[in-house]
Amino acid sequence: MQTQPIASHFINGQYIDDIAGTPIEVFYPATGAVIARVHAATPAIVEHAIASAKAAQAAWAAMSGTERGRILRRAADIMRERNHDLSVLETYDTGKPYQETSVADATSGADALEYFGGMAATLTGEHIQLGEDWVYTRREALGVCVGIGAWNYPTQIACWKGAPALACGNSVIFKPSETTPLCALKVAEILHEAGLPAGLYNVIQGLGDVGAALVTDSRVDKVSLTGSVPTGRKVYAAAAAEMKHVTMELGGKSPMIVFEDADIENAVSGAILGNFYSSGQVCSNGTRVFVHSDIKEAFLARLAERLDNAVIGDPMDPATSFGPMVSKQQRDIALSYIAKGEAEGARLVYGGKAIEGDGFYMQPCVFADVTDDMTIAREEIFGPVMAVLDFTDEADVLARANDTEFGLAAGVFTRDLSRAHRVAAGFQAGTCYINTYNDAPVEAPFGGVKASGVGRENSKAAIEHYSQVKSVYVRMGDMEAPF
Ligand SMILES: NC(=O)c1ccc[n+]([C@@H]2O[C@H](COP(=O)([O-])OP(=O)(O)OC[C@H]3O[C@@H](n4cnc5c(N)ncnc54)[C@H](O)[C@@H]3O)[C@@H](O)[C@H]2O)c1
Repeated sequence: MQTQPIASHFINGQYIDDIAGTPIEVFYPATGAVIARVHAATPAIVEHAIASAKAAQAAWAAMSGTERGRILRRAADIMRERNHDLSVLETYDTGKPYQETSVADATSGADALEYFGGMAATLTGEHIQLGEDWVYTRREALGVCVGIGAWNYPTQIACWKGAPALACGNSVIFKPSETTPLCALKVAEILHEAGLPAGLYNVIQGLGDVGAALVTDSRVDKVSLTGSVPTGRKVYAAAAAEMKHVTMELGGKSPMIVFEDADIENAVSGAILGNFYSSGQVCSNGTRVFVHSDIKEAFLARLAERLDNAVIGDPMDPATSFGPMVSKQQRDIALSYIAKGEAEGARLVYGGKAIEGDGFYMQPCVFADVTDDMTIAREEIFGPVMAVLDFTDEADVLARANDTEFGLAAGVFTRDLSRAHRVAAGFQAGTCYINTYNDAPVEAPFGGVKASGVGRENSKAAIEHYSQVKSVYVRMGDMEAPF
């Protein structure tokens, strides 16, 4: 597999580089080896991307939705045909096991391209009759949209932002995370192969300063960030200074409540999926697992048995179900939280050690007897560290579940249907689950409340965040004036 891209950036339909940019090394997390080198965008590259996106947008918006949608759907087909190669590249970029990337990354990106491609032709305004006068509305593009990505789902994030933006007639500049710069370039390549005119989907590399240069440019109309809450605060503030539209997909510390009547096997599956998929590097993970005291020991025992079945190893081996962390730095952060958990008195019941050797591997980790005030119950770790907390009372556990600055996701496991819906209604979270966890189909809105975000990705809701409505008042008779 060729992991070194043709060039660092993709602008105006072409690969391009500027070797004056700061070098960025790309590490394969499973070995620590350098597998590619790119350059951060220089001011000239940033200017080229913005000017290209600005120049191309009006003609794209003037095309019919059917024409725009056809290109997106063709891109979805190409992505599916190349799923194997794209998944291998995603595994090199992130370290996530091929077992995951082959079903959750390019496939999810293709779903977004197909869904919003299909929707493009349906985007219309409305007619409002007012006596003999009337108003019609036009759903219009915003203009140039900037997408800024996190490193955990590089292909998916590039598509979840690009597909609705393009469907609505916008142009896009996407800046991937500096940790995983490879996959978004492939998304750009495929879109252009599918017939996307030059300049409409551009990818430029760089760190926060490149993202900031995009956000503050007056020609940019919208910013969609997937990243941490501290970055979100900075980007939101910079965008607000010029009244730009924003979507903020930020971090979380989501609760999962397991009642005493829950199917323990399903609840354990939910806890595993919601804590250890992608080695715990998932924003919506349910890392505070509240388990009813009556079933706590049974839950912990079954969890440990199931964790023993995790296959930790070479991410390219289809049998591997738990890969390395994305970087040494991210592993060090997770390990430092584990040390804090032990120091603050939580009971380490499973794993939690770095795995010696090449790559950035660590064991999945479970803490029991965690209390609400402990650091591991309050801060986002973004690693494979599950905190199990006890409870006995529904109202009390709901209040504790909501006692956080975050509000991305929340889950409840119970056989009592009334309780399930009552608890889901009570959660302060944008994306909730009943007897399941972390599903993210393109048809459903995804996003957070409170500090976890603004706006929604996926579904019809995303259209509201990539378009604006213009009202046109039409008077049929004479106009009156007071003088
Ligand atoms: N809600 C979601 O959909 C979602 C999905 C995935 C990850 N996340 C969150 O992302 C975080 C992990 O990703 P990360 O470590 O890459 O996040 P991060 O906040 O460090 O970086 C995110 C992106 O923002 C860029 N950036 C940094 N400073 C910037 C600035 N001042 N202006 C513009 N851009 C800037 C980075 O270069 C990167 O591309 C976690 O908090 C996780 O929960 C959220």
